[in-house]
Amino acid sequence: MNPKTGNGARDRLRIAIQKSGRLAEPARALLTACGLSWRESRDRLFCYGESLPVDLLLVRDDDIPGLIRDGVCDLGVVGRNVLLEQDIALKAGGGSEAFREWRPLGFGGCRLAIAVPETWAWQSQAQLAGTRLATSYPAILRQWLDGQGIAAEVVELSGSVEIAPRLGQADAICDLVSSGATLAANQLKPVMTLLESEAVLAGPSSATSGASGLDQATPRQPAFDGIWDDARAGLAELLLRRLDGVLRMRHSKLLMFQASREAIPSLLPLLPDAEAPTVMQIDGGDGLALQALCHGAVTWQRLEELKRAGARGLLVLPVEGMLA
Ligand SMILES: Nc1ncnc2c1ncn2[C@@H]1O[C@H](COP(=O)(O)OP(=O)(O)OP(=O)(O)O)[C@@H](O)[C@H]1O
Ligand SMILES: O=P(O)(O)OC[C@H]1O[C@H](OP(=O)(O)OP(=O)(O)O)[C@H](O)[C@@H]1O
Ligand SMILES: [Mg+2]
Repeated sequence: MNPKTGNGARDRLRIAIQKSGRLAEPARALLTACGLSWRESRDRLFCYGESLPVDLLLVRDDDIPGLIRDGVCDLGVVGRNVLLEQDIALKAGGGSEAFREWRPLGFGGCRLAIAVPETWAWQSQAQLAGTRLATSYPAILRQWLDGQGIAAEVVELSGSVEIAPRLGQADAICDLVSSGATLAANQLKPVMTLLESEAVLAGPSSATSGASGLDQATPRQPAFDGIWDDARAGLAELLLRRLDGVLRMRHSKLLMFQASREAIPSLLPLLPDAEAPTVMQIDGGDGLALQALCHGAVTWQRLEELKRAGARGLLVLPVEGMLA
């Protein structure tokens, strides 16, 4: 099936997300923050978009790149690790279609790392030559080994990779690491990072991109016209714009306070991450009311410093989105 047309022209956008697992809840929360809402099917596999014609398909995360490639889904929320693995495997098999990573989404952070037994005196990657490495990411690992000129055997396992050295199936491993607790519990230590990963919004690459490797879209690029020539292009553009607003504001806070005019020179240096504050005159006297959108952390310590510098009635408000 042609990924550019999928199942023929469609007037609804279909997004694949993980049904259950680490990315399921944050993916739904993010799309909800973009103003999407759904009616769920009884089997909980399909969610019909109500606020916008944007439907969800709930699936295993490994299936998401294939659903995009086959045009069954238009976009997907999936770990970069899964997307890159399938992208490399597809190209190694002679496929020319690459996926495009439209946006990094800021959750599901982890890294794909090589880990060796704690007893190894690690000096350099040359020590991996002649070893057996267990992994669920054979394509990424093979590409990295080839790139480094290291001849090693790749042992593909679908899970419980960390136990492979103890079972004698491998000498070392290549797997996802977050806190490092699983490695430590298996007497392994990380020695090389192959990939920094997080959840991404994935889609088919545009016909005109011509890029090699996992193609990463730059924000604000007119995006989907070369991919779909029906309503999906406009819907995806709208979604991206909302997503950018939500992602940009995710860690931002609106700070509101009052202060006297004389205090302003001492207060402004305490707001280096803020956009130009809105300043309003309070009736009579020299009192001012200020609103500042802060993009950095607004900690208690910072609020106390502002108070010492003359801010009164400090209020910190969450920001749900912004349309520039
Ligand atoms: N320890 C971790 N910390 C943070 N993110 C992780 C961690 N492990 C995995 N991830 C990210 O979350 C994604 C999904 O992980 P999860 O364990 O839910 O997948 P799964 O078991 O393959 O689920 P599925 O049943 O959908 O196949 C991974 O592909 C990766 O991008
Ligand atoms: O560094 P840590 O914080 O310990 O996280 C790393 C572990 O998390 C993931 O496994 P998960 O817990 O999802 O189990 P599974 O993939 O084996 O089902 C990953 O496959 C690692 O085993
Ligand atoms: Mg999976």
